[in-house]
Amino acid sequence: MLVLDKIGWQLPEGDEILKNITLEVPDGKMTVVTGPNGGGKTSLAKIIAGLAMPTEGRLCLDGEDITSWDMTERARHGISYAFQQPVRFKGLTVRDLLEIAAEEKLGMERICRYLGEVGLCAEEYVDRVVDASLSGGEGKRIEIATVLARKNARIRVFDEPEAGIDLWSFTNLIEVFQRLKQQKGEALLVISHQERILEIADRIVVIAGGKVRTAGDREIILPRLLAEEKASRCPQKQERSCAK
Ligand SMILES: Nc1ncnc2c1ncn2[C@@H]1O[C@H](COP(=O)(O)OP(=O)(O)OP(=O)(O)O)[C@@H](O)[C@H]1O
Repeated sequence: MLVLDKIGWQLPEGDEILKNITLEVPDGKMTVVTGPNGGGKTSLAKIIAGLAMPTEGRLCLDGEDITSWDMTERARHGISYAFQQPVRFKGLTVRDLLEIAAEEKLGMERICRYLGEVGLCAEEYVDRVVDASLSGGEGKRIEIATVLARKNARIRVFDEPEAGIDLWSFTNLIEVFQRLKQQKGEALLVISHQERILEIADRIVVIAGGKVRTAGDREIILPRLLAEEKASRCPQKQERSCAK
């Protein structure tokens, strides 16, 4: 289990991006982090992956304090992160990235499995260079596939996996998450605004203004969120759309 204990992140210029975040990300469950744009979700993911270092608080993985570990050390210990906006690597192929994640040479069967999970044909993509020639959705799907290929994952973090991927791949991804969340000794953390992803969460955490606004079991949190969303819809807009 990953535990975030009173995490704060303040920029050198003084802006406090995250404030006093205390959170548990349990194994064998899917935790979905949601909340308004600019609330701090990606910042939180970066703190977990070691891409940013907290200025307050600590992170513990299975009771071990990992706060000072850098990104490479965390990756080595199974913390795997799929970026909101995937990074491009000139010269590296899809196969290279998958093999780096899996930490071994991969046969076509496994490459096919990982790429198939995100709706890509392995034969077509395995030798493609992961550069700007890939479309946004292709890049995103390859990024997700590398997290699926990760060897000895302890926690897999997906930042807005739904962004830019088509409906077929999205439906597949929902199935992948449903499978992943049952894996023993592994935690799944997904940042998302998507109702279909929220619907399969075990736990939901709402981050707004850099703080945890609410957290708990999906059965309790999701109906509240949906009711709030409905209540916040602009009445004028509703009238206009009804008047047609
Ligand atoms: N390195 C940085 N320098 C300055 N501001 C930053 C930095 N990183 C994050 N922020 C600011 O912190 C706030 C939280 O950003 P973050 O990307 O974590 O939000 P988010 O909840 O993931 O948003 P979205 O839903 O739009 O992806 C935003 O106002 C963002 O502009």
